[in-house]
Amino acid sequence: MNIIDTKIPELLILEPRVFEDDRGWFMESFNHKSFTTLLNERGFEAPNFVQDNHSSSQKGALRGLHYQLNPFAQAKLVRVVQGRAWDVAVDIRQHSPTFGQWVGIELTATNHRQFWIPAGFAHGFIALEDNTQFLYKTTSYYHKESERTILWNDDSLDINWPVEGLELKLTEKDHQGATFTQAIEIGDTF
Ligand SMILES: Cc1cn([C@H]2C[C@H](O)[C@@H](COP(=O)(O)OP(=O)(O)O[C@H]3O[C@@H](C)C(=O)[C@@H](O)[C@H]3O)O2)c(=O)[nH]c1=O
Repeated sequence: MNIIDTKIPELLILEPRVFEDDRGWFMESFNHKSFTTLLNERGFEAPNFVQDNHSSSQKGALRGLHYQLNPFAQAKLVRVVQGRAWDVAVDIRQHSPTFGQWVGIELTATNHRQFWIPAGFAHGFIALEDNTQFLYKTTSYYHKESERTILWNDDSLDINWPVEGLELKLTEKDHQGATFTQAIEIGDTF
């Protein structure tokens, strides 16, 4: 597996080894031991995943920026198995040197990339193709009351979403997300 560091040390891009042959290809999409080792080697604690999620999105569907508050905060290991998505994680840990910064990467069915997003980050993505299948593991169960949304296009975050030419599709909840400043003021950060 190839690991790519990002400008935020806790956010990692994983590229599993893909074995190709006449039949197609094979890869280990998750291996507890190697995942634990790679996080421990970087001084991070290994997670315990409890839930697997799968969503299907039409082109232009934008989900986020979502997170759950403690004690239900979730770390996520995300990937795309069909189609293409642009995925973003925003550091909302108040005492972090990268507080308010974000990392965005393209996840596709063919680049097999996975994005490791620890707790303390808000997360969102936009589907760049119809029928984009998005899979992710989480370290905490879904807890509706703890769920929060920050506005995807918050001015102060200045996220460079690749939205040109796309007809955006958002839920009412996501249209009405809090600004980053509001989230900080009401204590909905980490
Ligand atoms: C996330 C989630 C939703 N649901 C239900 C609630 C709701 O009726 C329906 C759709 O929920 P949402 O609109 O919140 O789904 P969605 O917008 O896809 O939410 C997800 O967005 C991405 C960006 C994330 O990071 C995830 O953690 C999650 O928040 O599914 C569950 O039952 N369990 C879950 O874990």
